[in-house]
Amino acid sequence: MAVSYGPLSGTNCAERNRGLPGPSLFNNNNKKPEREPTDERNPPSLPSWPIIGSLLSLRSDRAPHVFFQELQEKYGDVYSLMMGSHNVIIVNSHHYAKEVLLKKGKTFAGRPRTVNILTRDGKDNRFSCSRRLCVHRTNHGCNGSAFSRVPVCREASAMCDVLEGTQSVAVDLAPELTRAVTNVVCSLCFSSSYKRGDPEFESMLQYSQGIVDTVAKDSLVDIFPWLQIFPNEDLRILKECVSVRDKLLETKYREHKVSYYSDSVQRDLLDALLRAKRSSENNNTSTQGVGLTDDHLLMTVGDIFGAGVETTTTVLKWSIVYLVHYPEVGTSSCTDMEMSGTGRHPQLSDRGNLPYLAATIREVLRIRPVSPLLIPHVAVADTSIGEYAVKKGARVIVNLWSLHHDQREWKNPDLFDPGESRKTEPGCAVPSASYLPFGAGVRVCLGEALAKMELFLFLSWLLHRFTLEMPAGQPLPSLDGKFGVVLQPQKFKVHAHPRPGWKAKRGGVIENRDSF
Ligand code: HEM
Repeated sequence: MAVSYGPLSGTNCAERNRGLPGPSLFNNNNKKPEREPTDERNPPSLPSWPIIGSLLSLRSDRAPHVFFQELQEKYGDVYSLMMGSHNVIIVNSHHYAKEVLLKKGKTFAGRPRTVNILTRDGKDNRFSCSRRLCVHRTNHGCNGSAFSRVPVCREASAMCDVLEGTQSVAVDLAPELTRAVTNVVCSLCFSSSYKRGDPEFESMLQYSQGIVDTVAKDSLVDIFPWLQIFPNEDLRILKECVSVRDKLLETKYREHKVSYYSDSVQRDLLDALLRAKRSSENNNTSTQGVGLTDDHLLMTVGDIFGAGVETTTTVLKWSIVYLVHYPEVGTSSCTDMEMSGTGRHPQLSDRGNLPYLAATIREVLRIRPVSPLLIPHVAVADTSIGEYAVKKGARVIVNLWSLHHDQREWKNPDLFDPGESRKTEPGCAVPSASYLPFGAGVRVCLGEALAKMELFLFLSWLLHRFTLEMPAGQPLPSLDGKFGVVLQPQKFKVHAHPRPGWKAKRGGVIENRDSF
């Protein structure tokens, strides 16, 4: 079940249907001077009708982020539409995006129902923003610490060993990448990593895939909430997957609670959360906000799991797609590695010595943002975006695709170019302000540091050990993404040829493993 998008049409009757005040130039008593025409008027709006909202104007065979970018030409950087009964505001430029995410981040920190269906009882059971950030970032977090580096290197090594065993037969790398990334998250959350074929691990992989496959399709229920009362196969599968996840999380949680005995030993994220819960109970800080319940803790781990696997795996897949399209990019990264003298495997400390690989990762995150519409935000109070009024409850979609392909901000935005044209100015971390692959502000990705570390280590290990090539006679993988929860590349197979000289160095590398 999917929403279809179609040709542009007609003029605006949405404001009338929404019952929003029109752009009246006068105040109530007519005594005060006219308001400025730019003073908080409603954003330009697509036509809409009762019940179906703007659906008729949204039929298109293009993916929503591409279609929303096309609408920008007609309606401007900020416009609104109706999805069923919901007022949705689409933001297409970094100027307005930063107002939503940074300047008014707290006001736009709400999330819609579909995001919340992934919680145990469909309510937003998680911490308030500040509380969650506090727990994640200060106590343990998904940061790029030595703690996280160890499982990443271990998984990169195991993945490369599996690829070496393929004997240059073309393989779909997706399952191995997913396994590797899932194991990193499992290690961080539960201190467990799994062997291939472990039934618990397989069910964990399955439920993650099930959630990714169905959440995208479930979007229609989000638009028309009354559809929930009808039998809905996708919703059934989604609920089943969520319940498998809940059982796994509960088991892990029980095990940790039993074995958790000391505040001084912190093995993983669950330990850190348990410690935060205990300390909030001891200090009775629950009176200052929402207390930490078992559900909060479980859902926080669920969030990390749900958000941390598919995203990172997808960026790795896109990186490989672009590496086989542009083999010279892989060669330049390898030349950097050779120049920096890494006879051993790359380590995190090599990041500064491999600027071309870092630029390649940045460019992949720009050209194919994994979350091209971010996650929808909801205004928790009446507010504004630029000169436009925004009512409490409005959903705000930041079209990252528009930001990352904005002709005003990027030279040849549709061209993959990790080289000169994307070079950063001295003192600048990114080549343009119109670049937010991890979002920004209170709802910024909690795993940004971990994700960047994983991308660097997995890719540098792969490129260090293998040359990636398409099987002879096969077309290059498509650069068109499949839009869903994340923007996925289509399936493809590659040959992973061991690089000449790798085997000769192997003995030294095995010795080095302990130093991860
Ligand atoms: C390359 C990989 C990743 C990318 C590109 C990415 C990107 C994003 C984006 C764009 C958002 C939404 C921001 C918004 O709605 O304003 C997000 C949210 C989130 N990400 Fe990531 N992410 C990645 C990896 C991870 C990892 C590894 C974790 C954790 C282990 C993680 C945890 C989260 C969480 C918990 C949220 C929700 C934040 C909130 O709602 O407050 N992400 N991510």
